[in-house]
Amino acid sequence: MAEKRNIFLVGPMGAGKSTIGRHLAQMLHLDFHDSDHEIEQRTGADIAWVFDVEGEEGFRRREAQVIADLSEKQGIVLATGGGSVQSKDIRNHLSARGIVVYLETTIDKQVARTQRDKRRPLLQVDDPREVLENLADVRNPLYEEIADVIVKTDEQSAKIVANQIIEQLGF
Ligand SMILES: Nc1ncnc2c1ncn2[C@@H]1O[C@H](COP(=O)(O)OP(=O)(O)O)[C@@H](O)[C@H]1O
Ligand SMILES: O=C(O)C1=C[C@@H](OP(=O)(O)O)[C@@H](O)[C@H](O)C1
Ligand SMILES: [Mg+2]
Repeated sequence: MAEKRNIFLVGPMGAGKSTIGRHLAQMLHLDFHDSDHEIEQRTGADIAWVFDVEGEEGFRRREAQVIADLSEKQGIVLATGGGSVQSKDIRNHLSARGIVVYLETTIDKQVARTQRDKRRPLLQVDDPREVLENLADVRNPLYEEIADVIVKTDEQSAKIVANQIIEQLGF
């Protein structure tokens, strides 16, 4: 890449942002960041703890700060959290400071990929599918609004999807 542009991955829980982002960064020799991981580093606690102690509101404040800070960097791949696009400030930061890639998948895949993982507080409910469907109604238009490219992640492995992103971006 001539200019060191950032690549921001957005999309719902279980789309593969964290996993595909790591592969993508490795392939492009860019630094990889994950907003959830950065929140955990800064607080010294896990995401579930932040939700428990500070509520979703506290988590969202931290998420906005972390994304504002990380998006100032150059030449990074950033995996955002699935809810980050609900903030207009965050959408503006992402659009202004890099290429936004929307990783799209099916609700079935989201359920399958997240069901054994206790680290997503919003999904620790009796019917996570219903939560994912309701979130999709609100968030999918926002992912679409800021996406420069949209890549499906339900049919191929994370590495292949990372390669497809590179092709689509023309790198
Ligand atoms: N393309 C893919 N194919 C199969 N499994 C995947 C794919 N992308 C991610 N996964 C798996 O799905 C789970 C959730 O992925 P993750 O990267 O944490 O998603 P996100 O960060 O978007 O919530 C992980 O166990 C990961 O290994
Ligand atoms: O969709 C959401 O609101 C959330 C998504 C999670 O990240 P992933 O999208 O990486 O799972 C994490 O930020 C938190 O549990 C809230
Ligand atoms: Mg993630």
